[in-house]
Amino acid sequence: MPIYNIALIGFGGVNRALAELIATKNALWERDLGFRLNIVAVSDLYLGSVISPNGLDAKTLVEANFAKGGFGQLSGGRAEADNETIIKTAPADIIVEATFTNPKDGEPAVSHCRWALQSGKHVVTTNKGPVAIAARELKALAKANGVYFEYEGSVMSGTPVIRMAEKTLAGAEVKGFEGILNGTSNFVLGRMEAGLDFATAVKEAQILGYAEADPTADVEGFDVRLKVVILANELLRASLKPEEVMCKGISKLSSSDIETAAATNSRWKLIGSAARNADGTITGSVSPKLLPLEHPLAGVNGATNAVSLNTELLGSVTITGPGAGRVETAYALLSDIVAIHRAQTAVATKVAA
Ligand SMILES: NC(=O)C1=CN([C@@H]2O[C@H](COP(=O)(O)OP(=O)(O)OC[C@H]3O[C@@H](n4cnc5c(N)ncnc54)[C@H](OP(=O)(O)O)[C@@H]3O)[C@@H](O)[C@H]2O)C=CC1
Ligand SMILES: N[C@@H](CCO)C(=O)O
Repeated sequence: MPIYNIALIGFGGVNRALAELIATKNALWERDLGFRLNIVAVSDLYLGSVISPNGLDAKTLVEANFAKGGFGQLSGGRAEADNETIIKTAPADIIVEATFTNPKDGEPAVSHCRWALQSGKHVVTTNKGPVAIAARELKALAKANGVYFEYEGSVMSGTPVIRMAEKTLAGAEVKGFEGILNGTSNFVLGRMEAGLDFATAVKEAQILGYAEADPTADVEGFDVRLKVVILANELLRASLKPEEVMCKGISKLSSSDIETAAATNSRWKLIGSAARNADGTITGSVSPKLLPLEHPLAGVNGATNAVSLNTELLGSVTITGPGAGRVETAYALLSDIVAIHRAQTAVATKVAA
């Protein structure tokens, strides 16, 4: 039974939730999925870094209330983050990248992924930066090094939109999509409908673990823009760059805009979309839209996301589910590891046959 050694880069909401799952569910995964996970290293800007080739106790990592630099107290630990050393030298099979998403150039996460793949380690990530900005390079690096680069959680958290579209809908010919792709802004709009002011609603989204480290990315639409780029490039075979996608967020919507919408049986939603034009080019956009209540996306509430794929052979197919949340996003990482495990098992079976 395989045991995958993993190194966690970033130990905030998502990777901490993954450690919690490891602490409680390894026996279940061994039975149902055919593998266990073992954390051999962690590196985090606030807590520091630690390498333990035999494995760290996941429960201790989660429950010990480490202060700043606290990993320095552990055997093999240092008070400072040491991402490069850990990624390149820790005895990990898989690097789990969950540091902050940088919507401008994807760094430092692009470098984290590059170092890992060049060192022959698989990468699983929920970080949208490397996927939106450097997917082509990173996929090529993964291929050249015989490893996998997986990123289901980069769009719609643990809701399997990328794998569903690519695997289950293979051949259906996606021509475009439109959807609610940011949990924070959808949550904020709902709370404003309930009478809360914008700033308080954003604070709530931060407490619930939905918002980006800098929530400007959520409310100004930059997060959705990265997701539109990822989906367009994955599902429509586009080569979009973030700066090519028109982007407007929800920060200019006032309480009175929200009230006026309600009075006319409609609702504001932040919509990300992309479509193939008649000349074959692809256009993406992010913008708040006033939807009538009967519109299929108008009833999607809270941190839930939904995306309608416009396909040639099936017409419209809508996928809905959690779009943010710590455990929900940790599940995306697990689903990526399951995909790697299954791909490796299939290769091993073929070689043995
Ligand atoms: N939360 C969610 O619902 C979802 C999150 N994501 C993505 O997953 C990633 C992680 O999200 P989440 O856990 O919520 O974010 P958090 O901000 O809670 O955690 C990120 C952690 O990474 C640390 N960090 C930041 N930069 C570095 C660095 N250079 N080296 C080492 N550690 C670093 C941060 O430290 P410090 O706090 O000191 O800066 C923090 O502890 C983000 O890219 C996010 O966009 C994707 C889907 C859903
Ligand atoms: N901040 C993002 C996290 C998921 O990518 C959101 O609210 O949707």
